[in-house]
Amino acid sequence: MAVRLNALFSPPFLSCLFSPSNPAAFATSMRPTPTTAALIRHALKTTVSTTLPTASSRAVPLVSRPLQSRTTVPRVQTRTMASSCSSTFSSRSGGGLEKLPSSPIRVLRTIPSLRLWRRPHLLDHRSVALVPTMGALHSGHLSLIRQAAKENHHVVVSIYVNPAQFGIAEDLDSYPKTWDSDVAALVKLDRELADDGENLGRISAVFAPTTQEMYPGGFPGQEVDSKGSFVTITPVGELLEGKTRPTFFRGVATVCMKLFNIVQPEKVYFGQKDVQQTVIIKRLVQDFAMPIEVVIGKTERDPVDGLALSSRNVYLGERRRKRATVLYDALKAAEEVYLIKGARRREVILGVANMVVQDVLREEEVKEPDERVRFEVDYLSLADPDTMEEIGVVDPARGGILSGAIKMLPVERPKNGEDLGHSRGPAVRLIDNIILEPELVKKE
Ligand SMILES: Nc1ncnc2c1ncn2[C@@H]1O[C@H](COP(=O)(O)OP(=O)(O)OP(=O)(O)O)[C@@H](O)[C@H]1O
Ligand SMILES: CC(C)(CO)[C@@H](O)C(=O)[O-]
Ligand code: BAL
Repeated sequence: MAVRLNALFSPPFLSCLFSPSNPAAFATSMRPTPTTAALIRHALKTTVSTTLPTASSRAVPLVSRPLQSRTTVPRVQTRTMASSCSSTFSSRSGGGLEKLPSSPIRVLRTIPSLRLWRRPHLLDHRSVALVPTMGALHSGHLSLIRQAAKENHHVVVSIYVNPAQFGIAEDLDSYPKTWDSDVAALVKLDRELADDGENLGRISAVFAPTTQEMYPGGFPGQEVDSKGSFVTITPVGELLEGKTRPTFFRGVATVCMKLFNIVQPEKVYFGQKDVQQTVIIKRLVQDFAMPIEVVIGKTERDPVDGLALSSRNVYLGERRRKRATVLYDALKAAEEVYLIKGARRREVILGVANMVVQDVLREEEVKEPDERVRFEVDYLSLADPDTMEEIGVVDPARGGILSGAIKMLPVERPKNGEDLGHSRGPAVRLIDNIILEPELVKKE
């Protein structure tokens, strides 16, 4: 595995930012002892230089994209920690006590305000969890927050649509932004959490930064060859989702590294729905020695037909929504041959999934354009749970990950007044997965 980190923070500064696994030791280290004072003075003087990353080794996306559109001028920034920290404790800190309406939940929009909020919890040994989201909250997000509140004193929910993880031809501009209903959902959930004695904590803060705040050196751009400070986790980030979305995991790993550095959570919560993302985040935390536990929450599904909840489902509209379960149906059929028929070979397991998909494609093909649903299969995969590399046979001791992605194409000929979905129903990429659990190793 090759991991490329173009300088984010200098080591001395990192060591003062990350809480170690022993919070008491870290709390002590955060008191203004001569050692920490010296460290901070050193950090403020340290120059962070942003280097030119080499172009991605995989520059040929499967789907051709208009590379010339929205081209940003590559920038190389050199900043000193002193300059970024000097604004840290200025009026930009957003010291006001903005709260979500009728609730104790703080709204923090800047890094300094988050740090000011965070510090006493560190000193008081209160655990802080982070649930990163891009907003447009649904029950999948809420279940992660519930889980986080059970296990931690404070939950921070970040809401930030990170442009760096969207390809230039992807849906950044139309991505659903639903601040008011997100706020209502969080306030309602927080009241539930308060009434339920089972929880250690509640939602304490929403972190909702701007792009200027998250990319203080200037947003590096969304192109494959954008220059800037990026975290890349390869080869896993180049497989599957990374093949079709070559800048996706670079954007995710980079923004998560930033969020983790800003919030300094003890635990972070991610959904199983984005299984490759969970593998990337675990690698990020392990490879950069971050003292963070990664918790994976199960995929929440529509209770009726099992479609995985996803913010992008709002693009589907009624006609495509009915067919959107094809991927889950295919994966479930494949899981069944693994569990019930004991199949272990790739051709058998994925063969079944492929048959389900082909049947649906045939059914749709014969319909009229004002009735039918068109979709393309991006991939169906059977992969190793740690590396996401394709496997030929499932090792029962390790299990595997069945996953897939389909692209629901726009409705060909809409009926009069047909509900086409958010933004008039552009192409929507849906992903899903099922874990093939390892068999329990029999004891003698
Ligand atoms: N159905 C779900 N069940 C559990 N967790 C989920 C579900 N959907 C998303 N999550 C998790 O919520 C977190 C935030 O995801 P995000 O805000 O991108 O929502 P999303 O529904 O995955 O959006 P998108 O449609 O853009 O993929 C991620 O960790 C993601 O895996
Ligand atoms: C983790 C994440 C919030 C980073 O922007 C995003 O990829 C998501 O919502 O899954
Ligand atoms: N849930 C993953 C975020 C994305 O697709 O951009």
